[in-house]
Amino acid sequence: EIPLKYGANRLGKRSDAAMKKFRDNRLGAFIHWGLYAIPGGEWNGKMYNGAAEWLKSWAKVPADEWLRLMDQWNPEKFNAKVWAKMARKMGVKYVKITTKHHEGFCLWPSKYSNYTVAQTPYKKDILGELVKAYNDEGIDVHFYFSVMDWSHPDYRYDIKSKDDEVAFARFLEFTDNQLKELATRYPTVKDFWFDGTWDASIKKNGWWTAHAEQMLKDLLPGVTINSRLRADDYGKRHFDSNGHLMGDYESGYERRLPDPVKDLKVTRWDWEACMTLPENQWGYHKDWSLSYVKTPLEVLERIVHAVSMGGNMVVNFGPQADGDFRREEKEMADAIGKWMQQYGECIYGCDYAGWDKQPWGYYTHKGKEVYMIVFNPPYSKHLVVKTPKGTKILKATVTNGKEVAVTETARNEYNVDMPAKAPEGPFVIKLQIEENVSSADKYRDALT
Ligand SMILES: C[C@@H]1N[C@@H](C(=O)NCc2ccccc2)[C@H](O)[C@@H]1O
Repeated sequence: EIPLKYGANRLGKRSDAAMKKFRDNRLGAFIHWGLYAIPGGEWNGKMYNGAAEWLKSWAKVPADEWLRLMDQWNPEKFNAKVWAKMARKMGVKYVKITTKHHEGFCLWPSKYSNYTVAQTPYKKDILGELVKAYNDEGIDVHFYFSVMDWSHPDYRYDIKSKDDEVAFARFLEFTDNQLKELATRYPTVKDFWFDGTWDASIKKNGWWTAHAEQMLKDLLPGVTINSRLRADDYGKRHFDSNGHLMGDYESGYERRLPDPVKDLKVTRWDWEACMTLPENQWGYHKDWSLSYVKTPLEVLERIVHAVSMGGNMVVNFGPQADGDFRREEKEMADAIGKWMQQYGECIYGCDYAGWDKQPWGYYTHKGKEVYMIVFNPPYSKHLVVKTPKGTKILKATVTNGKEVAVTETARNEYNVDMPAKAPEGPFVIKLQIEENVSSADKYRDALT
């Protein structure tokens, strides 16, 4: 292995209680809320179809002009308690909030910046209100933090001169100050999800990324940090030059998921995916007709797919400038919540089952049970299940407790019957299993 000063601090998954809670939570929500919600993808009468939170970039708006949007920041419909109730009804166990996105506007009254809620007509500490409201509903709060900051004169995309070096050193100190401020003002925060860390300037300062992780862990024992923050001695990101995951969980699955057959390597580490409802809108965009918007069923399948491969899924919401949510997002939260209410036991605290993927859907695993989440019921009315060597299925029950027949069809192969009255949408069959069963079987492999 290559000796590294700023590579992975640990091999393998974290096994402490805080990481177990992160993992067992499984389903989270993202909140992308900032000045970008005001223009909602439109600038000077022109609609841009790129990500709305990047509008400053698409429309080439100078920072001082963009930040004047602060004069209009006054979300009169904002009610943190209403947001927290919506999250609880959706069945999310944690919410990741954009404390500061690339634009540099802070949802908390940072004393290190003039671009914060304190300098807007709203004045109050939005982040503080949200942390309290979510925590009061038993929901963990995670902080999204963009290192890249378009409002700060010392930010650099690359380090090409001594001047760049001096300016960027000031910028990293500013960033440290904001991170310490967030960790001390909001000590119930459970995770920092770093973004905007892909530029050469960060890759050339791998030391700082290791320092930032350690600084937060010293301030908040148990806090989790995403892999996207980290760059090693050679600028390698997420995984160091020896191929070891840095940070506590892999965070590269943004608007994409690992293949359930070809990418089983991801089950070796913790990971968290995040997704948008349109093809690529995190912040509020006024025109969602510009790209395909996923249905609740398509969102649900992504949630189950992630958990079936030992990952978390974070579903994004981009609140309106007035502090209310658009109809599509309220309906999504409601639909997912209804399903989680009935079938959440196959998600919360569940992990990769290690069984061969079948066309009818996904497996998750918890304790002595394996869950079958059926998305594609077969014409045969039998769900084919292949168990690992030495594993037998003892019983199969649908969520309402009714048993369905299980017929052994070959060595480690079974037909699990579809319930007589197949539920309307995706449903769950719970399998009671027995492992490490050694029995001479009656099957004989063909001679070919
Ligand atoms: C979680 C997402 N990551 C941020 C991001 O910059 N992603 C890369 C990207 C680059 C260009 C256009 C859209 C997205 C997006 O703005 C979201 O915050």
